[in-house]
Amino acid sequence: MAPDIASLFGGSLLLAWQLKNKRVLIVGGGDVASGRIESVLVADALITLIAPRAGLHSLTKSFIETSDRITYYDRTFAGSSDLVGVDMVLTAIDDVESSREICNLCRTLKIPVNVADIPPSCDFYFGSQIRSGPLQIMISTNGQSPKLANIIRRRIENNLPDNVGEAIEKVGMLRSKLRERAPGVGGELGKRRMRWMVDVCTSWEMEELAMLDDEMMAQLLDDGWEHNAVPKPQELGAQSKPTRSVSTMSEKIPVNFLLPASAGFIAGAACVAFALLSRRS
Ligand SMILES: C[C@@]1(CC(=O)O)C2=NC(=C\c3[nH]c(c(CCC(=O)O)c3CC(=O)O)Cc3[nH]c(c(CC(=O)O)c3CCC(=O)O)/C=C3\N/C(=C\2)[C@@H](CCC(=O)O)[C@]3(C)CC(=O)O)/[C@H]1CCC(=O)O
Ligand SMILES: NC(=O)c1ccc[n+]([C@@H]2O[C@H](COP(=O)([O-])OP(=O)(O)OC[C@H]3O[C@@H](n4cnc5c(N)ncnc54)[C@H](O)[C@@H]3O)[C@@H](O)[C@H]2O)c1
Repeated sequence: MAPDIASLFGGSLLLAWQLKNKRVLIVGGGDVASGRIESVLVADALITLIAPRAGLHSLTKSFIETSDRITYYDRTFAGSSDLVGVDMVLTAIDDVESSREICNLCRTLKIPVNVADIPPSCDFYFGSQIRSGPLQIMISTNGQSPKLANIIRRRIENNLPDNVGEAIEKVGMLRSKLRERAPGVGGELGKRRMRWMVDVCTSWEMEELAMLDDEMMAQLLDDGWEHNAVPKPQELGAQSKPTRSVSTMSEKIPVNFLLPASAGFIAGAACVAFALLSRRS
């Protein structure tokens, strides 16, 4: 169906921004900054954090102590020298004038910036997040009602299948195995590969996809892909298994999903878990 072109205005571009090993500057160390750290760590970025130690939230302190991806400076923002080599800036400070100054510097230097709570100083907004393995859902009300975004998130969470993340992970593995077996980009083979993956995803239930293991994947490729067919899970000997659940940022997310397995992790994780439980909802 053709899009209703007249309705194409007033929104924002929704993307999954790849931040791996990019440099993100976070200014401020309070409650909001601790949420920003969590959001950026999960994307494997390198964080520079600038905030006086006296104002650090307990969760921010735990992140600094636990993650080797954070470089911390115990001071206030110093000006454009702090922006050298930075790919993205997030400010969460209780000083509106400084926030606006940082935003202006970023705009001059063309660095994307988010200033918590000052929409005109944001090149992008944060949203309410749901994560389950590779599944990432962001609820955005485009600045209209953050609290409603939070409420809608809970409703969506309650309606997701338990094993949705596992199903996506397994399909991702199957897709890579298929690409190893039938490599190349585009052409007739590419079209056949895509059609077969669509058939697998539409003819198997989510719970069935979540149960795929290495052996079943190999058999599915042998009996299915090689013969241009999609066998039923029962034909591959599928049996039901226990399932995993959905997590949200700042609430149920396992800390080892956010932080690299580095020295000092376990001690820090206990503090982080405590602070996560005590954060605002
Ligand atoms: C989603 C979430 C993500 C996050 O920040 O991580 C987020 N705000 C959250 C919570 C929240 N923020 C506020 C309240 C109080 C209740 C209320 O006002 O609703 C609550 C609710 C609470 O605390 O429970 C106050 C507030 N926020 C902004 C303003 C300024 C203004 O509107 O002008 C004011 C008023 C200040 C004042 O009145 O003085 C602005 C923004 N907040 C955004 C994101 C962006 C738009 C997102 C969207 O529209 O979807 C945007 C534009 C910029 C940005 O910050 O990126 C997170 C929920 C996460 C979760 O729980 O899942
Ligand atoms: N978007 C949202 O969801 C949301 C929700 C609540 C509050 N806010 C807003 O976000 C901002 C931060 O909120 P908070 O609760 O984290 O505040 P907070 O007071 O807990 O933390 C502020 C932090 O900024 C640091 N700081 C102040 N000036 C600084 C400077 N010049 N350089 C470096 N660090 C500096 C302080 O030391 C402290 O660590 C406030 O403006 C608040 O209104 C946003």
